[in-house]
Amino acid sequence: MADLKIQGLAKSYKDVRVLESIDLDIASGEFFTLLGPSGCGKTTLLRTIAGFQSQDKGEIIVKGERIGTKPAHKRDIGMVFQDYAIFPHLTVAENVAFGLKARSLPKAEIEQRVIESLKMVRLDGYQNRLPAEMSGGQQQRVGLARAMAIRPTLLLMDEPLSNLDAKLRIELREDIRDIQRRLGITTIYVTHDQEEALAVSDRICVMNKGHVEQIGTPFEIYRKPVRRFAAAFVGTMNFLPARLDGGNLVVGGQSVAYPHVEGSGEIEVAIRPENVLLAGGAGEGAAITLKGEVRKVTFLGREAHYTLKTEAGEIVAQVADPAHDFVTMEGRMVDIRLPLSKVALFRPNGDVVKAGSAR
Ligand SMILES: Nc1ncnc2c1ncn2[C@@H]1O[C@H](COP(=O)(O)OP(=O)(O)OP(=O)(O)O)[C@@H](O)[C@H]1O
Repeated sequence: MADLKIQGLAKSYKDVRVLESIDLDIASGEFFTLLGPSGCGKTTLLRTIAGFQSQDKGEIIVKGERIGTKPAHKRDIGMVFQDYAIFPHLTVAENVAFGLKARSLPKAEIEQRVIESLKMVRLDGYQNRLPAEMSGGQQQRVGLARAMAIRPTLLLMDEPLSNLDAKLRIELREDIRDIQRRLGITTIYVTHDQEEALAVSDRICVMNKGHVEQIGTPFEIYRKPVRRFAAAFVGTMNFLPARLDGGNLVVGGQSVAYPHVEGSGEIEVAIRPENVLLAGGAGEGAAITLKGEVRKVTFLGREAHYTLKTEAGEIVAQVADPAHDFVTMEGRMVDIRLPLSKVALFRPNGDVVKAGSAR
C-alpha cells in the first residue's frame, strides 16, 4: 500500500500557479526525492504535505487517511529544514525532547528516546551543548534527531544539506540514507542538486514549473529520460539538432539508416558525454559519424573532457583513463561516433521519441 498518495494537488499564490495538478504515489519505506530548479514548486509541495500551508485543490492521503485539512501538528510528520531551525536557547537534549514533550510522553520515555535519537545521529555525549557550540553539520544532526524522535509516519526534508560544505554534504547524506534505511521511514527529500538526488533516492520526481516531468529510479532518470527537461537537468547531455527523414536520421549533413521510428520531421539527438566515442573508438554497432575539431581538453586525472566543434554543433565527450596522446589533442580533427544504441531522441515539444540505453 502506498504510504502517501497525492491526488490532483494544486496551489496558486494570487494569480500565479505554483503547483499544477500533482499526482504522486509513495510507497512505505521509500526514499522519494523532489528534484528541480529553483522556483519549480518543490518547497511549496513539501510544506503543503506538512500542513504549513493549504492547497487550493486535491487530496493528501497518508496510510489511507485524508489529512489535507488537518492542522500541521496533528499530521504525524517529522520535518528537517535547510536552516536547521533548532532552538538556540535550548540544549541539544531539550531540542530533541521538544516534540516529545508536546506529545506529553512520560519523562522516562522522553529521556530514553532522546538518548536513542542522539546515538542514531552520532551525537551521544552532546546532550548538554547549546547549538551555538556546535558546527553546522552537528546542528543539522540535531535537527534530524529531533524529527526522528517523534517516530513520524513521514519524514520530510527540505534541502537539509544546502548550508554545509561539499565534504560534509556527502558525509551527512550517507548518514541520512543509512538511518532512513535502517528505520524504514517513508521520506520525501527536496533538493536542487542532481548528484545528491541520484546518490540517495529510491525514486526521483523531476519537477519543472509546478508540474512533474518524470518519476523513476535514479538509473531510469539518468539512462532513460522521457522528457528533454529531465535529460538536460540531470547530468550532462549533448543535444544536437537533427531530422527524421523517412527511415533515415540526418545529423550535421550526415545521414544514417534509422528504421526504428516512422515519419519525418525536426528532432533533437541527445547523448551523454561518456557515450561519445572518439578517434576510431570501435564497437557499439551502427552510429552517427561526424568529424570534429578539438577545441578544449580538460584533463581531470581519471578522465578527460573534450569540447568538440562539429557541423552539427558543439559536443562534449568524456574519455575514461585518457592516454598521453589523448591529452595533447587540442586543435586536431577527430572522428566522432555517436552509437545509435546510446542516443535518445526528443520532439520539439520535449517528449521522448526513443529513450536512451538502459543496460
Ligand atoms: N508565500 C508565497 N507567496 C507568493 N509566492 C510564493 C510564495 N512562496 C513561494 N512562492 C513562489 O512560488 C514558486 C515556487 O516556490 P518554491 O519555494 O515552492 O520553489 P522551490 O522549487 O522550492 O525553489 P527553491 O529551491 O528556490 O526553494 C516561486 O516562483 C516562488 O516565488
